[in-house]
Amino acid sequence: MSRLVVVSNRVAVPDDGPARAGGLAVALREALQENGGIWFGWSGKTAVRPAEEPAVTEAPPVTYATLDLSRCDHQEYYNGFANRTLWPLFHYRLDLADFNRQDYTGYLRVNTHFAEKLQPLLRATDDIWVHDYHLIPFASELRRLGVANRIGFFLHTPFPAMEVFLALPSHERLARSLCAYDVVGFQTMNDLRAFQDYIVHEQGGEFLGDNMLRAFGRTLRAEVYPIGIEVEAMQRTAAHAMQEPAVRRLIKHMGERRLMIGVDRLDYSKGIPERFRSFERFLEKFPSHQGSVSLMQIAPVSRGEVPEYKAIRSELEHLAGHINGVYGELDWMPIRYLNKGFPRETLTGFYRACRVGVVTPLRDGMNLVAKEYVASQNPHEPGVLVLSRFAGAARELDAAVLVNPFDHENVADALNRALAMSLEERTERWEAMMQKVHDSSLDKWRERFLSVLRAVPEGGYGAA
Ligand SMILES: O=P(O)(O)OC[C@H]1O[C@H](O[C@H]2O[C@H](CO)[C@@H](O)[C@H](O)[C@H]2O)[C@H](O)[C@@H](O)[C@@H]1O
Ligand SMILES: O=c1ccn([C@@H]2O[C@H](COP(=O)(O)OP(=O)(O)O)[C@@H](O)[C@H]2O)c(=O)[nH]1
Repeated sequence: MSRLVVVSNRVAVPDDGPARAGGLAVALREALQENGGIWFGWSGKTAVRPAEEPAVTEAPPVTYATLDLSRCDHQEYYNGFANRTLWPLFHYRLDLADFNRQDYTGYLRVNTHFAEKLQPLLRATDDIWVHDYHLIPFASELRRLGVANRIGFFLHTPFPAMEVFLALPSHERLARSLCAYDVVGFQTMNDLRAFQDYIVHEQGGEFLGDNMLRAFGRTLRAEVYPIGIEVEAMQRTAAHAMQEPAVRRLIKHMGERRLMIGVDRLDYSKGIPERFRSFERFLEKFPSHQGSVSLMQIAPVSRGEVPEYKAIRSELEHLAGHINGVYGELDWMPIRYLNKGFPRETLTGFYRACRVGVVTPLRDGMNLVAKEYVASQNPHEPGVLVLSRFAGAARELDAAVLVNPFDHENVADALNRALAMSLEERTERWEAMMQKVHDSSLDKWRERFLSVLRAVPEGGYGAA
């Protein structure tokens, strides 16, 4: 079978240690190990004068090849166009999107540079799998260099409704770039429909049926591949994680009290301020829970150089301080807000120890935390997942208590309902969700995508 080449902004180089070896990294590494291959992308580092050639780590049969970014490239490509233009736009935050032409130029420059550095490493028979919004123009850059290989793309974020995408000054160029791939994968039907809508109604493309599209002189397959987690591994870890020192400390501290848990990168798309306000409303509306229920929010800092991320950090510090000041007692704090990350092994224990998982993003591509919370539960005493209808995960986990995160009253009621839920109902919902989590495990996601990519005829689906 042909070799696989994975291209992503972040690369999980083995030497970087276990902290990075998350589910996605493990799944991609396994795919690379099957037939050998290359994992190519940013090193995660900036340098004053970055080396011209990629740094290569050999871990046979996998080669890791990474490039440093200059400060300017990092600013314009990663902090700028990827995370101040595309990220807010794709998460329906037009109010936060910054349409800076210089950042856009930097984004294209890095994509061109990366493509030029990968091209000499490629063989004619390699299958190439590119990931996420940082690298949308990557295939068109490779095509420009004469690369005719099969190239697939998976978008981990939502794809926005046509009217929102149209606000992007470079929408046409990016859409054209997406059509340079042979297979484009989305998390949900919603995302796929939005893309098809744009291609057909704005670009005069043609829907050929069977998920095939023709646009910009090319034919491609665009489909839904919901990403998942390593279910069995997570279940095993969760059962043992209750003995982890951090988890034991938490359980000891809780005593008879009950905990709700939120775990998110510190990102405005995750709806954490709205969650805190909903929790405040819950305490106000159901005062019997005061003194006996707390919300533990784990929120490691993310993209900390981007101004909007700095702003949300101070907003949350203020809110948590306010709620704890108003409702807190000498021996009870309503919100435990931790600005640090934990290894996934510890998180599984936290998930299992917490009666309610609160996953309320305003918009999210998938949200793996929702699936991890479900998989970590004790089958004999499962907790309840309160899930935003705007997370991709809600499409599959419709047995969760679904909420509108903008509606504090709705979320407050849902939290109360989750605490009062009978064991019978909790078990019924949990079993239904576990079935879905199994159906879209990380292995299945990867195998589905790669089998479709590998079935693309040599030379692609043909020109229009
Ligand atoms: O690389 P960072 O800037 O530190 O950000 C971390 C990742 O965040 C985003 O994750 C998305 O992918 C998840 C898995 O498919 C999905 O569940 C979630 O809804 C998405 O937000 C981003 O898309 C990744 O590229 C980042 O590496
Ligand atoms: O302290 C933390 C917080 C989060 N995560 C992991 O980070 C991932 C977050 O993925 P998700 O899809 O929920 O959101 P993203 O951050 O990718 O937007 C999940 O696998 C979490 O277990 C972690 O390992 N430690």
